[in-house]
Amino acid sequence: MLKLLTALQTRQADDYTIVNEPILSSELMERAAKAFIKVFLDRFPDRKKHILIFCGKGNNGGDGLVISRMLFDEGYHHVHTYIADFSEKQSEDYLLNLERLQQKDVSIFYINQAADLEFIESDLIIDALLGSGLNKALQGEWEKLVKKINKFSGFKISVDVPTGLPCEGELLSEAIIKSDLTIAFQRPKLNFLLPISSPYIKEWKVVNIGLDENFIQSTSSPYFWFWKADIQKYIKPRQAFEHKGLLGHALMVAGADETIGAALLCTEACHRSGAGLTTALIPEMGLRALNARVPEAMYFSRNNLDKIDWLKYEVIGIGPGLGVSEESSKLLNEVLANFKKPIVIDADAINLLAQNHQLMKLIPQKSVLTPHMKEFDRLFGTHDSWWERIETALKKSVELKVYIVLKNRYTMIFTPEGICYFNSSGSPAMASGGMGDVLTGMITSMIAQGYAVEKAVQLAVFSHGYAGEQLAHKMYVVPASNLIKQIPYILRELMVK
Ligand SMILES: NC(=O)C1=CN([C@@H]2O[C@H](COP(=O)(O)OP(=O)(O)OC[C@H]3O[C@@H](n4cnc5c(N)ncnc54)[C@H](O)[C@@H]3O)[C@@H](O)[C@H]2O)[C@@H](O)CC1
Ligand SMILES: [K+]
Repeated sequence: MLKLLTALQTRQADDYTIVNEPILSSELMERAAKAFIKVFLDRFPDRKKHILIFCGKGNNGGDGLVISRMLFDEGYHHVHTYIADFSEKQSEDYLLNLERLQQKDVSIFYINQAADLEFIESDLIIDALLGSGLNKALQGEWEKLVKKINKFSGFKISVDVPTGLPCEGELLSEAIIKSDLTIAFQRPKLNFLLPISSPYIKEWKVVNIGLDENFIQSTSSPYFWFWKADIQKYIKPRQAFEHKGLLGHALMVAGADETIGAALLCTEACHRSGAGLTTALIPEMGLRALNARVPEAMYFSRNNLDKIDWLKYEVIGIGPGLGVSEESSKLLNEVLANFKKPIVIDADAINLLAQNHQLMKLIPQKSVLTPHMKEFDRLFGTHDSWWERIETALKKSVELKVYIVLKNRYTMIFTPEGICYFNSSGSPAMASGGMGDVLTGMITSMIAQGYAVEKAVQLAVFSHGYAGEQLAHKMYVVPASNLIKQIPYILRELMVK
């Protein structure tokens, strides 16, 4: 798990590394620029490219000047370096690297006001104006310059963070460089992971600049990033003599007459993710479809609810396609009144909770709520921004002692311990109906199989996104049904590699 940091914490990690490695700050800058250049050379090997580099006079600008020098040394000789000369303030490492650059045969121009800058054709534009030192909205000449650069046609690459984008927290204004590629140092910035950054970040990449990882681990942050290697540490191979009775029995409570499809998707996903047994409590009219689509699943009739043995099940998944009718509401009430192990609560079950907040008290500890943004707001009230939503989710997951899976491009998992994990896998090609139903089935299945709830949620969320990512290499859009078919293969791949 990678701990994610705020801008202030990153600066502290910089300072700590400088003192304790020890390394001169100018050498750390050299190392950062080298890491940037490595990615650059890989992506843009053509030495004939025309490149503009825009630098500020702080350390982000210092990086830009080192990059300019390194590009020259690498044989890029169509590089023009521009310095935004809007204030007297300048950092020591900026100054040092300006002197070093002046010794090369590189053209350096000063911009005193944005209006002086004429439109220049170029292939690539490197943005090293401002980085993590941003402390207010861009105004005056800064704002004009950024808006002007955004109109330039070259491919824009931001150093560390697009100029004007705060590393975390709300946007300060819309005067932000719209970068095509951002190469960030050591960690992705928290805002890269939220939709607010989408007009400014098309693609990002992180490069290691050797900040002290032990120091980073010791800083206190609720935010983590998890990826393949983290999941692979705890995905369990099937054991000799293991049988379906040992791999959990999941009950899926889903579907209404018009939305039987959702019930089939979550039931099939649960089965294909490895639950020993899966029973579907769905409307009777869906029985034939269930038998045709998932013959391995069992059926329990809603008419026999009074005879159900709740103790038979390790976990219940409830909500996909359930509707918000009187009958659905009764079902949710029954489940909450009788089932004391974790429940995975999705879609209409969340909408029903939003209509009757009293029911929240009955949710068993370590249950999982899987809202998308709109369901989240229905349940916890409207929010004006993602940062407000994150604050609520951190609070509510602790208060209710549940996991909240807030679905997004980088799905967030909030835990009862007050942690927020960002999932790294996924693809925009997955944005289609039924994907959430599949995820609910997968989470339910992992809990049924005996994974601790936190691991079950991480495993399901990651492999769901990973399967989508793999299919997106071959498919324009990834339909939920195709993803379901992929699950056992993906789990196997994660297990062995
Ligand atoms: N030793 C370090 O701290 C390292 C820093 N690095 C680079 O340094 C950057 C951070 O550098 P700095 O802290 O010098 O800050 P920046 O270079 O981001 O900004 C420079 C200065 O601009 C001013 N400023 C902030 N917001 C402004 C606004 N809206 N309008 C006008 N002026 C504004 C502030 O006084 C700020 O210190 C990182 O993003 C990274 O690129 C890297 O070289 C790695 C090592
Ligand atoms: K920048």
